[in-house]
Amino acid sequence: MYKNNYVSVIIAAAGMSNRMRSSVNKQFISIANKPILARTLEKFEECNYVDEIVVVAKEDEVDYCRREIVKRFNFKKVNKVVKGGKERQDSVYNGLLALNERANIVLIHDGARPFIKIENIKDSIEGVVKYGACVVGVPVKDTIKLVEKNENISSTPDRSKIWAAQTPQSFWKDTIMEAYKCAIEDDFVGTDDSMLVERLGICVKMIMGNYENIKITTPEDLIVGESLLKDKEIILNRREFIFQSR
Ligand SMILES: Nc1ccn([C@@H]2O[C@H](COP(=O)(O)OP(=O)(O)OP(=O)(O)O)[C@@H](O)[C@H]2O)c(=O)n1
Ligand SMILES: C[C@](O)(CO)[C@H](O)COP(=O)(O)O
Repeated sequence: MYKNNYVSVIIAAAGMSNRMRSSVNKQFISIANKPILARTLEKFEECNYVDEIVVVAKEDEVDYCRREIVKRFNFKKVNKVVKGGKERQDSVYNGLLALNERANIVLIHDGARPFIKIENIKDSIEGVVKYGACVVGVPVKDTIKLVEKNENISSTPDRSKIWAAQTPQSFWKDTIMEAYKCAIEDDFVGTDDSMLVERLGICVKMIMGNYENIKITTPEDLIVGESLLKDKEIILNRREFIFQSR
């Protein structure tokens, strides 16, 4: 509960994991001995502003998810596990339809982003109250090129204006419901939730996230994930050693 609001979180975990090239849904793969989806859920479970969590899983994985993730790890805030759809957008819409009727703030998060920090979740909830809608992201580090089909570079946008959008993406429930209904009516498919709100002319604020909040997408990301967890202590110790020897 945050300032008398009812905060619901939709965790989208119903993708195909094609780019992971694994026979198992990537969210059920373990990083440092814990399934990715359990790592994602524990962050929202631990955040005291969050009231409920709705997980969206593939139709044939709903039971497995209830048993092997929600029950096994004893997640108390997960009210429902519902089935997803063809696109991420279809899955999130199913999640929206399953929310508690008291929900008025909605956070949408990828099940495949287990390194979200609780402070970013809190910032997102506070961001809805302050701005109405917000997305966690980070300024890009590389120079970005727009490239045509023939691989010619057509332009180099001003990097200082480019951020990589992550999740959570957070909204008043009425706003995101309207945005989803309009997108369905117009047959519009976006690659994130914010796009559906932006196209209605509603301002969405970008809020600073962290570079660790990667989306586990390809096999290399599992190695990065393992090292993010395992090497944290080593890196901290090394930093201390460098400072001490100065
Ligand atoms: N129909 C879909 C597609 C995606 N997702 C979820 O949305 C998040 C972001 O999608 P992505 O990482 O692209 O996952 P996949 O769609 O599974 O990946 P791929 O494109 O490689 O198949 C993931 O947590 C994924 O499970 C979903 O719930 N329903
Ligand atoms: C929502 C998202 O994670 C923001 O970066 C991303 O757009 C999901 O896209 P994908 O096409 O499912 O990888």
